[in-house]
Amino acid sequence: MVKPVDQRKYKYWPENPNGFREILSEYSLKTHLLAEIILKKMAKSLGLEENYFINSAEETAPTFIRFNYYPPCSRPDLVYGIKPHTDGGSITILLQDKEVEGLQVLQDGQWVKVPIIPHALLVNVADMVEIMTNGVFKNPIHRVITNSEKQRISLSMFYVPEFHKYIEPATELITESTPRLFKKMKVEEYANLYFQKVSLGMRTVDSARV
Ligand SMILES: O=C(O)CCC(=O)C(=O)O
Ligand SMILES: [Fe+2]
Repeated sequence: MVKPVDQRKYKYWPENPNGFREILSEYSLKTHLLAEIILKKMAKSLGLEENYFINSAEETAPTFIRFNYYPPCSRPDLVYGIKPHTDGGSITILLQDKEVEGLQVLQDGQWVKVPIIPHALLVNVADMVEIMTNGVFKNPIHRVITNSEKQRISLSMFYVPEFHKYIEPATELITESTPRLFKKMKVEEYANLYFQKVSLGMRTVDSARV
């Protein structure tokens, strides 16, 4: 059984913590379904079988949801909200703060602000899709900067393949002109490597190259 939330610790939470939990599980379910719709379209756009990136219905792949809370920080010039990284799963669905910006994407060597579109969901390609598509879909490097006056909150849902599976570039995408870029790896092995590398500020996909 899930222990009820101690509201004294979370004075900013909605009055009804169960309602809050229900909203979160609904968000998790809906973004998971959305991720699957997008992943199916991505597979079809590459001429792959529709379910190429999808966990089978009988399997119970975990859905990873993370609340990111960035308190105001007096030295945004010195402190990141999240340092530059790529996401480790297949794709990420992100709900940004509807008022406070902070997310930036690295584009041609420049950090570009991601604009706020209230209530819009942002879809981010992550490492495992870059590997499975042999680099056709790229995982953007992104970071979050802090704000000296305002707090910021975001909610990330990471769609991740089952840990016991293996990922590798689809054979259909390996050709003479587009040779295999990544080796075959167990999802679990990749995930463990990801957490080691990301803490050192390194790109994990580089360790999966052939
Ligand atoms: O807070 C954000 O806007 C981005 C969060 C993020 O990059 C992540 O959770 O991996
Ligand atoms: Fe991220």
